[in-house]
Amino acid sequence: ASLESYAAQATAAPEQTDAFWMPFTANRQFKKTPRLLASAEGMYYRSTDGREILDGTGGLWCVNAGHARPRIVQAIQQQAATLDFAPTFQMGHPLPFVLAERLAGIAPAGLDHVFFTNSGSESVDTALKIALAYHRVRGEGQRTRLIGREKGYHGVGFGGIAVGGMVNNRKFFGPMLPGVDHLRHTLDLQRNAFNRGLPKHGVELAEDLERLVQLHDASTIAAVIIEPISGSAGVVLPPEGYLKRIREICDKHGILLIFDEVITGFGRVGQAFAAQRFGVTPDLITTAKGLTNGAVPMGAVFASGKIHDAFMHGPEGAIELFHGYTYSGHPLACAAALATLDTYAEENLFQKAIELGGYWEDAIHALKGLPNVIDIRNFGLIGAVELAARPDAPGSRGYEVFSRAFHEQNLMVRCTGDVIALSPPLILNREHIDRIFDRLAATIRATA
Ligand SMILES: Cc1ncc(COP(=O)(O)O)c(CNc2cccc(C(=O)O)c2)c1O
Repeated sequence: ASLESYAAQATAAPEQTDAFWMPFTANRQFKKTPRLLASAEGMYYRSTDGREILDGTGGLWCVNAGHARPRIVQAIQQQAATLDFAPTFQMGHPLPFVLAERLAGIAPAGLDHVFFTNSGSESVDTALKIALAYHRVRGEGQRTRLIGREKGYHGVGFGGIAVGGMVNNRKFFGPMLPGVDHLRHTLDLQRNAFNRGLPKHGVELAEDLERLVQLHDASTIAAVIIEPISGSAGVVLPPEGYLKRIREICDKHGILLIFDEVITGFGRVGQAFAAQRFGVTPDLITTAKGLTNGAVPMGAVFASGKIHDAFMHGPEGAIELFHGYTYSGHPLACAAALATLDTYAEENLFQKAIELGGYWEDAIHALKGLPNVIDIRNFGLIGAVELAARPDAPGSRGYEVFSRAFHEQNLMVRCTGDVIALSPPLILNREHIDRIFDRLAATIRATA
């Protein structure tokens, strides 16, 4: 029989099974008002009920080049038919070597080595393990403490939730990793509400790191992990000077700095990485999402020569790092990533957040004064509109705007609590920006 697409084989209302346990979803509520996407192209999804949905979130912060780009599609198709899978444990195939070189070429200076994973969570766990092992191979194995931040999101691995700071991602899962501390977050609606771009207030919060050093002694601290801009907690921006100060304190005490750029990487803030936009170079960068335009799962950890070379000693026959995944450097993911990087380069998409950042800023801040809007935050092509929580049901207003936007305004946004977050594909133009915010404003007005 002709290979009818599996999607075409789906029964009506496929979501009505309990077989698929949906991630980070209110499964029962979803089944009552399902939201199913059938196809996608460019800036738009098409829902299974035939509506054209404007994608205000790049899927989940990952489709930076827009949907179904031919070069990426063809790369995946050809690769699947040529070399579907090959191991990279004591075996290899050319693509991860080619891709790692390409990635080193766009990374901040010195971050020349790439370890491949399959997701942001795996990239975070990989970076944390590399940091711990780095100190051990250098004879400072007593540096075992990891430091994260309140409101930090570093995926859902045990390492990521231990350094993370989102209570619901932690409280269900027991004691997690020992020896983890947290800096205060930098969200400040009192002093920075409706601020355009980076907040003016809060640089002093970086001194929390110095306090933790005084408490634990630098000799026990391995690394600090920070999202230059955190998306998942509702878009928390770094106050001016904050990242630079964190870097200074890390340097002073020999603590490794990890930037978690799963969201900010690959053009989201107007450069390949936020590290370059903010002029602060970490020792490790974790990435995923935009690396393959979301088309095939892949993550990558960028490591400095100092870190990589610290492992490359001892007998040549010894495995230097006992870590890795079956799919590290997977052929399809590599092909998708190479085609994605070509697309970013050919269309100069990393510049877009610079070119359109001002227009985007004016457009999102025009929502000030709408009912229940208590803050608006933006940087690059990231945006957040914070809504006042309903006293009896925090998060319900945000969910209602998210749901109504999809069902009534044909607009896809993200909601995290009562924050509406936006991170559109970088191929958008001014007309798309107008459409996003016209539809969002109408939704907010229609939501009590
Ligand atoms: C900074 C950061 N680190 C790690 C992860 C985990 O990546 P994986 O999911 O690929 O394991 C993320 C992912 N961030 C993420 C994922 C899904 C939804 C949202 C949202 O804010 O709505 C954010 C992230 O934003």
